[in-house]
Amino acid sequence: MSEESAPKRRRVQRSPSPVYKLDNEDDSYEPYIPVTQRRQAKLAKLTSWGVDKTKNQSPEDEQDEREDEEREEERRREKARKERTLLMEAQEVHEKKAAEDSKKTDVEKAEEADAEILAAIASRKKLASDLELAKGVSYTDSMKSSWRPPKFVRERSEEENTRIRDKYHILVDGEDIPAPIENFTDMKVPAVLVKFLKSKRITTPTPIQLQGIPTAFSGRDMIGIAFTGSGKTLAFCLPMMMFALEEESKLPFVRGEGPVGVILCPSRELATQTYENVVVWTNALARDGAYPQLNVLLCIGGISMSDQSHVLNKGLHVVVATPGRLIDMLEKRRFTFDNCRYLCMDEADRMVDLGFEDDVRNIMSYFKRQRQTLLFSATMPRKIQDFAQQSLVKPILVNVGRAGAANLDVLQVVEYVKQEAKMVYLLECLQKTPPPVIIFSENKNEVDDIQEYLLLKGVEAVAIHGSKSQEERQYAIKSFKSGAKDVMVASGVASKGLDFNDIQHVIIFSMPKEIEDYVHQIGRTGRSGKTGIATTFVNMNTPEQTLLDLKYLLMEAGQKVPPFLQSIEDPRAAQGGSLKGCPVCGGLGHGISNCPKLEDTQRRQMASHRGSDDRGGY
Ligand SMILES: Nc1ncnc2c1ncn2[C@@H]1O[C@H](COP(=O)(O)OP(=O)(O)OP(=O)(O)O)[C@@H](O)[C@H]1O
Repeated sequence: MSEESAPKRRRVQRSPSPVYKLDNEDDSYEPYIPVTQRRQAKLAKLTSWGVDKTKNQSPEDEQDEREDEEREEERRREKARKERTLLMEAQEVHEKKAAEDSKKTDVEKAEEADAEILAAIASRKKLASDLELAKGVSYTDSMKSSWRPPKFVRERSEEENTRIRDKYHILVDGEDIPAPIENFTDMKVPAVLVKFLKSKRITTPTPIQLQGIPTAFSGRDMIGIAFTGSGKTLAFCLPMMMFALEEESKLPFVRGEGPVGVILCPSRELATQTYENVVVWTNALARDGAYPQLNVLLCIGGISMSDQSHVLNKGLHVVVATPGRLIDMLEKRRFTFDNCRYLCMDEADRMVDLGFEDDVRNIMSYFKRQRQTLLFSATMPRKIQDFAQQSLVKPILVNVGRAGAANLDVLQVVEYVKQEAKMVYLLECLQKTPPPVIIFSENKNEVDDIQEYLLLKGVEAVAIHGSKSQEERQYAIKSFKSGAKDVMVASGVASKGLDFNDIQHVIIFSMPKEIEDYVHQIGRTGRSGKTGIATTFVNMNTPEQTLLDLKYLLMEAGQKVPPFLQSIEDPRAAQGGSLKGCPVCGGLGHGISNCPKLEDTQRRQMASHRGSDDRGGY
């Protein structure tokens, strides 16, 4: 700082320091006055009397003075001794701390630094409505449910429950965890639905279903984490349908009433798919009049709501929505959440993640009373889990495998392909399996280029990305799902949650920066117990950190690690210690301090402030 710019310092008027008297102090105590001061005082006194001290000093005075000087000298020595001792003690403390610090591995030090960053970014408002936050409303008991497990399950010992969970690699956390149930009939799922599911080859519950469904049936808030294609959709839709049926049976809904439950999805495509599933299942329940017909509303941007006025004109049981359009409908009071008791967020890490967080809180503010909240995803980094835990009521965490781990039914192949060779090699790669095949690219222009190239080469390909119109996106999904088109080229949009029939091969043309996105993309194959292949192109444009995340993911899944990935060293590995996943994105190859997602998250947060109808529609 230059002298001119330096702020002028002001003299501070200090009040005199207080004088403290110790209890054991003698009243006759006279403060010590240094000899020089005393000598000067004496001299001043003498001079004021017109006496020259040096001339008229008596031998007694001289003796006094010598003694004073000796005492003064002794005091100085004592003071110096004390200072030396203090210095040595301080040095000892410092050396001790340095020794302790040196015992900590670099990994431990990095972990400490990570914890500090995590604490700084985790200080967010909990996930509740503004009214609840303002009034300090916080619920302590879970929602009530009339559902009871069968007697034999209620009487089962905790050891037996643990044995069942261990058998399916289910990890649970929370208070009073409901027992797992190994078949749909014992869960008291209506026989018509069990029969229908069987016709779709859904005969026994998957691990997330056998623990998740009884948990949700019991009214408990939960976080459900299980790998891609493991049947999470049924796990959170089934309880919602049962609660809606119960309400409808008690007192049929009339126009303006409902919904009982809402499912939030981060993309229109995923919401549409979930809606279609719920419609199929509710129709199966109502077949032959076994149960009342439930009314389901799809509430997403890009479609005309007047098309669904027939649903809105009746009582409404269930809403499947993206956040932007849902807020719009709630603001316009097309329906209310006055009686809504069930809120589920699919791909919840995206929903809760910055960017959608304010929308979610806004949606929460429309609830008039406590609701049961469920969060589901295949990837759920610790940051989101911690945040969610404090926002739910006595939540139960159901975890099948590590959050963010790849589906083991996917054979992962990673190939080094130079940028300029990718297109040509893509054609070769397409020969590996019969269709259908999905090709992912992170870049919209690249998606269009790939589709164009494939069309030129005579491959029946459709494309989907965020800049396509709603009709184009719907056409792409429909024609690919029906088998009319062999290949779908997609940006990240289509990766999360979309369930296409029997995808044989996923080709990742450009590796996403965030390993979570990779996990979701390869997860479009190898679903519901079938196997599939994922081929990923990497080259020198792929950031080393992403490659490291990929290397660890392959190792975790017991996949072949190609030599060029093997040769990438982890700077943290040399420091020893166990390597934990990044708490922000779940990547195994880096810590929070160099997480690519933190940066992206901030970008998304800014984008969300722009606000549009497409909020939540990606
Ligand atoms: N119990 C079951 N047995 C066999 N198949 C099932 C079962 N439950 C669901 N499925 C089927 O598995 C497929 C994948 O289910 P779903 O889409 O719910 O997976 P997911 O866990 O939500 O995956 P993602 O994380 O990718 O969204 C669907 O086609 C579904 O019909």
